[in-house]
Amino acid sequence: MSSELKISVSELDKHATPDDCWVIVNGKVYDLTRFAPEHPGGPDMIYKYAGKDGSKTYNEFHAASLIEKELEPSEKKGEFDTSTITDTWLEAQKEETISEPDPNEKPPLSAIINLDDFEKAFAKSGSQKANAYVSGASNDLLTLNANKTFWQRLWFRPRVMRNVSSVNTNMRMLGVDVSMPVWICPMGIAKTAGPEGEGALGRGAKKAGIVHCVSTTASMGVEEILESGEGNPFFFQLYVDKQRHKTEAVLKQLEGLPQVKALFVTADLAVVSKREADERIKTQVQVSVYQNGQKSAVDKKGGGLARSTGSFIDWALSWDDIPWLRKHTKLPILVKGIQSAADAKTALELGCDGIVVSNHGGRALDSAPATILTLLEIRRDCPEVFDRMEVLVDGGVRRGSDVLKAVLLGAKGIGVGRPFQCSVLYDTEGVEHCADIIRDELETAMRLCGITDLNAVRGDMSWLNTAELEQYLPPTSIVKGGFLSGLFKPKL
Ligand SMILES: Cc1cc2nc3c(=O)[nH]c(=O)nc-3n(C[C@H](O)[C@H](O)[C@H](O)COP(=O)(O)O)c2cc1C
Repeated sequence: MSSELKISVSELDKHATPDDCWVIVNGKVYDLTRFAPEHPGGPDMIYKYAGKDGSKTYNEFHAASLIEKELEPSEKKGEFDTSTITDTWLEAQKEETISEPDPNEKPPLSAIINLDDFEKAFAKSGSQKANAYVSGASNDLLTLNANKTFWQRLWFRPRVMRNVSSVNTNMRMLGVDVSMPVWICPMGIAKTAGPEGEGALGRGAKKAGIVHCVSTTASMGVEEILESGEGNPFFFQLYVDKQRHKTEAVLKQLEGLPQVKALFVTADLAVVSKREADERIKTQVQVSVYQNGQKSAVDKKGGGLARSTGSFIDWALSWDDIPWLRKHTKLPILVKGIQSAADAKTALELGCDGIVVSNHGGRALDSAPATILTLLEIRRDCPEVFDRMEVLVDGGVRRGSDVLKAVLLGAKGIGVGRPFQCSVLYDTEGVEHCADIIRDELETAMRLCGITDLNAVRGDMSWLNTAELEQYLPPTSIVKGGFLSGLFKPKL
């Protein structure tokens, strides 16, 4: 773009029709006449901004750099000359935008005092579609709800008089020193939550001294996200593409990005599940995955954003592919989405560096066990897994005390998803605030429990009363050579 060329309001007015359609995006003027008919969200979305500023809607759904990539140099017209703005032009900008949150509805950040508050604020002030995408889960939401409520059925066994004047939450996770063992889960298209998108997550994680795991289906390029958390370590979540060469290209790209410290290969979503809230809202606003250009779409099943952007995921992925992955990356490999002790053990036997006990936040198989139950099952049936590889967990973690419980069960890292995605509504400050709340609650729980150092107690279940949860564990082990309960012995 010829940066010296300034485009005035009167010049814009001459190009304000579908046949000659100039639009301002982030201070620059683009000629979208050729592109509009190809816009998979439909040309009308673009025509409504002919001669106007479309930045707000654009930024809600696309990475800043995308438009520069899509257009020819001759279509990049110049900089918008803000000194030429007139009252009439400003008045014309007030037309409907797609999903602008109502600022009167958005509570101030100071009113957000726990993680649920972030989700409530987002439900009120985020776009309806984004809220359906983020808060939603599979079918009847059984696993979504179980994830949360089962953390509440694990009880502490506190001790007193232990001088808790200072507490240490620092830990080392996958070779990375973190200020607390909390990581931000990979979540797709974060720009639906706020214009800063994954940038806010990267910056917020850096400020909080924690790690953000970048999703394959992020709305921004991985390099741009890493820049946002300059110098801070990241993890990368991989969905294996049906076109394997595309995945190999991603792994090659990661090789040149030393900020990325581990690869989380998602295994629990061979197909995208039925998420009804997401399906019911059929928006024409189109969203795209930066990495592979996958676009959202509406069809006879509904408007499922997750479904349409996730159709590239390879359902043929199997344990036999671990050597293939190993050949293409030197990063530690973790399998994300472990839901049984048997699979935890298989991951160990195949030389994986770790596992993430997860059910995708209830967004994969509905009626899959709450993740805390899987963690307990692994403790019972193959406890060696915790000593020989890194065990991470996510799903329904909403309190600092949940983080403490997971550490006492042996987890090295605890992922938090939706609350962080919703905190993007408040940009970087929101993400930092979300981490601060978890830290504060974690430290308080440690002090009240009589624990001063997380490292010293990791895996020490004497601090926990698991009795209420044990009744929900599968009565038999399916780990080869593992424990078989007397309760339900198979009939011979
Ligand atoms: C909006 C959203 C998008 C997600 N996208 C991905 C993804 O791209 N890859 C992935 O492995 N998991 C994805 N997940 C699952 C999370 O990584 C994580 O497992 C889950 O959100 C944890 O549960 P929680 O939200 O209850 O904390 C997504 C979850 C949400 C809420």
